[in-house]
Amino acid sequence: MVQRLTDTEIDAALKELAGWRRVEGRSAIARSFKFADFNQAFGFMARIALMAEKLDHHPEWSNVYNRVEITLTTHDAGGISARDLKLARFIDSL
Ligand SMILES: C[C@H](O)[C@H](O)[C@H]1CNC2=NC(N)=NC(=O)C2=N1
Repeated sequence: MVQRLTDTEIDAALKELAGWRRVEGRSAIARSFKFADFNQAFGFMARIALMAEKLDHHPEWSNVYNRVEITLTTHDAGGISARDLKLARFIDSL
């Protein structure tokens, strides 16, 4: 069973995950992305989708044209876990 991280651990991790923020009122992190067009945005999502399947860890997300909103949390842990940080780091590497 994956462990949820403590507030201190999350705050420390967010210092190196620039652009990610904690979601008000729930234990999750989120980041907004904006691309040149839909093609760029959807290509980005496709790459994340392949990694999400590999990790068995899936984002909550939405897309409107060139914008992608991503929220990460670990349902199995009832909060933010190391899996969310791993996926966030992968997303930032794209
Ligand atoms: C049954 C399945 O392995 C689980 O539901 C996985 C799938 N993807 C998941 N994704 C996320 N973000 N959190 C989870 O707890 C989670 N659990």
